[in-house]
Amino acid sequence: MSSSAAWPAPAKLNLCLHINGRRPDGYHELQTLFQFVDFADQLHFDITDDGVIALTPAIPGVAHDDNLIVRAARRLQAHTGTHKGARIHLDKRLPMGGGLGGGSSDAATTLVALNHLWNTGVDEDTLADLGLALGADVPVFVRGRAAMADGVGEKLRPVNVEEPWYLVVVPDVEVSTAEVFGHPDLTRDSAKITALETQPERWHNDCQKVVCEAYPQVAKALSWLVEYAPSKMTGTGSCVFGRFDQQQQAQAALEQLPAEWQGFVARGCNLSPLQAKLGQ
Ligand SMILES: C[C@](O)(CO)[C@H](O)COP(=O)(O)OP(=O)(O)OC[C@H]1O[C@@H](n2ccc(N)nc2=O)[C@H](O)[C@@H]1O
Ligand SMILES: Nc1ncnc2c1ncn2[C@@H]1O[C@H](COP(=O)(O)OP(=O)(O)OP(=O)(O)O)[C@@H](O)[C@H]1O
Repeated sequence: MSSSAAWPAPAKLNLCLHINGRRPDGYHELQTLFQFVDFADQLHFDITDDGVIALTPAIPGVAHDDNLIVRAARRLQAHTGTHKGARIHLDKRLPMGGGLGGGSSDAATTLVALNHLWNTGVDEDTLADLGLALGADVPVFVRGRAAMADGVGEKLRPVNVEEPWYLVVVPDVEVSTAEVFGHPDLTRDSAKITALETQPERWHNDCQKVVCEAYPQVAKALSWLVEYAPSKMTGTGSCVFGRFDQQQQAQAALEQLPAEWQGFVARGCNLSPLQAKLGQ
């Protein structure tokens, strides 16, 4: 594997997000099912001997040293003591703040790729732990297997679910995760369900109602999409996704997408494109 090859940082969808309660520290007990899609940011790494981490191009509004890619690379350097560095190029394709986990995925791909390219030999459990400090969703991207998450999202169990096609619609609005979880009208009483991954008819997103009420653009995108396919919001929004059996059905719906929204068609994957590349 050459160092300048592209490393994918795929999006995730939360196929369901059930809120089961609120802990005294304010965090929420939840059950959520993560699946990856084959639509991804692309990262390129050139390895150096100077220890410097340099990322281009900059993401507007995110300082270089705050970028999760740079933070992930430095975390791996600190953990391993390596003197190697990297010039990293990011081809950003995933919308930000849409519940697709792009920043978390970029961080995970950086950990996995640099561990490989630097030959630092850190095992997957440790990489997932290093990632957790960068964001709650980084471990699932490091492991790269569709998973049911429990607890406050930290307990992960790999699952296999159907791999349909999705049309993801990106409303022109960013939703604050903290605002959604703090909303007084958020329902927090979904029952814990064992083997939820085998019961797709019970999958729902408890955050969807409050987000649709607070952000009419999300409600509008969802009302448009449900005319084509069973649809839900991912995470705390703002993106919504419809489920299709055939790629061409999803593509045909995309062609009707009103100009005010962005959208893309992608395949659900139980093995992330990142893990698929590592296994090649
Ligand atoms: C729920 C998910 O959207 C599912 O993908 C993610 O796990 C959230 O991940 P994230 O955006 O990285 O969120 P974090 O930065 O960990 O948390 C943002 C805020 O969401 C709230 N939060 C998050 C997770 C959780 N189990 N309970 C919460 O109440 C907290 O107010 C927290 O301050
Ligand atoms: N490499 C990066 N890519 C995207 N965002 C980054 C990156 N590094 C830092 N950030 C910051 O992280 C924030 C969240 O970005 P991200 O794309 O992960 O949101 P999201 O898709 O809503 O994630 P989630 O599903 O966890 O809510 C951005 O608004 C940005 O300020």
